[in-house]
Amino acid sequence: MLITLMILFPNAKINIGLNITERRSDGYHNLETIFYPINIKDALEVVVSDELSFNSSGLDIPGAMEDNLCIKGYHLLKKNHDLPPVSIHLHKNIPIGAGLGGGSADAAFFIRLMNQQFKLGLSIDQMTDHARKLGADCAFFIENKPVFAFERGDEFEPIKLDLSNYKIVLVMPDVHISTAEAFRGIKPAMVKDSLLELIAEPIAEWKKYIKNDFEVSIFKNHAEIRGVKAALYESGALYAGMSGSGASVFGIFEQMPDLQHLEVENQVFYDV
Ligand SMILES: C[C@@](CO)(OP(=O)(O)O)[C@H](O)COP(=O)(O)OP(=O)(O)OC[C@H]1O[C@@H](n2ccc(N)nc2=O)[C@H](O)[C@@H]1O
Ligand SMILES: Nc1ncnc2c1ncn2[C@@H]1O[C@H](COP(=O)(O)OP(=O)(O)O)[C@@H](O)[C@H]1O
Repeated sequence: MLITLMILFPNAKINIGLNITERRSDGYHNLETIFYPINIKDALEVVVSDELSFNSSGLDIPGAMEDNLCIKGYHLLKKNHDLPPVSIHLHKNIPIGAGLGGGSADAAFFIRLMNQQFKLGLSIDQMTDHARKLGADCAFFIENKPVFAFERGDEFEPIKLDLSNYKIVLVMPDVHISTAEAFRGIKPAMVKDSLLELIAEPIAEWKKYIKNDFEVSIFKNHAEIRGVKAALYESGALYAGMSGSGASVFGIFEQMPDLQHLEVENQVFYDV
C-alpha cells in the first residue's frame, strides 16, 4: 500500500489590542484587533488510511473526536470534494483556552494541508471562506501574516508590523478561559481611534492607547492574570497585554527580561 504522509506545524497567534465595538444580530460581536503570528507550534500529521480517525498526543484536548476542529474541517471539505479517509495525528503543544487560537490554527493548517496533498485547487480566498465557517479567528491562519482584523474578526487588512528585533515573552497562568465565557462580561463600545492607526505608533507608546476590552471583566474575576501583566511591566516590557479572551498574557521587550516578579506556577514561553 502506498502511504502518503504530510506534516505541518500550526502556530499560535497573539492579539495586540482588542476593541469590541458592537453586538451583532447573529449572536457574534463586531471587533477590531491586530493578529500577530508567534512561534509556539503544534504538529499535525495526515496519512491516507482505510477510515477517518483522529488521535492526539501532548496536551489533553477537551471534547470528543467529532468536536475536534480538524475533523470538522475534514467534513467541511468532504461536502465539495472527493476525499479518501485519512488518519489525523495532532501533537498538541499550544496551550488551550489561552486566547492563542490553537484549535483554529490546527483547522486552518488542516485545510491548507488537504488542499496541497489532494490538489483540491482551492484559492487563498476559498480556503479563507471555508476557515471562517469553523471559527472566527480560523480564517486568519490561512495566510498567517500580521493583520488588522475587523467585523467578527474574520475580515482582514494586511499591516506592516515586524517584531523580530524584539523579544516576545508569553506567560500562561494556570487558568483556562473559553471565548464564549469571556464575551458574557462585555459591554461593547465604539472607539474614537482605530487600532489600524494606533499600531503605527512607536511600541513604547502603545501602552497609553492600546487596550484589550476583555481585560476589564477577566482581571476582575482572575487577579492572577492581572498580576502577570503587572509583573511583565515591572520586568521592563514596552507593552504587555492579555491575548484575545485570555488567559495568556504577552510582553514585548527590547531585551530578554529577567522575570523575577513573576509567580513560579506560571508557564513561560521565551522569545516566541
Ligand atoms: C474573540 C477572539 C479574538 O481573538 O478570541 P480568542 O478565541 O482568540 O481568545 C477570536 O476572534 C474568537 O475566535 P474563535 O475562538 O474562532 O471564535 P468562535 O469559535 O467563532 O466563537 C466562539 C464564541 O465567541 C463569541 N464570539 C466570537 C467572535 C466574535 N467576533 N464575537 C463573538 O461573540 C460567540 O459567542 C461564539 O459562539
Ligand atoms: N485541535 C484543537 N485544539 C485545541 N482545542 C480544540 C481543538 N479542536 C477543538 N477544540 C476545542 O476548542 C476549545 C478552545 O480552543 P483554543 O483555540 O485552543 O482556545 P482559544 O480560543 O482560547 O485560543 C477547546 O476547549 C476545545 O474543546
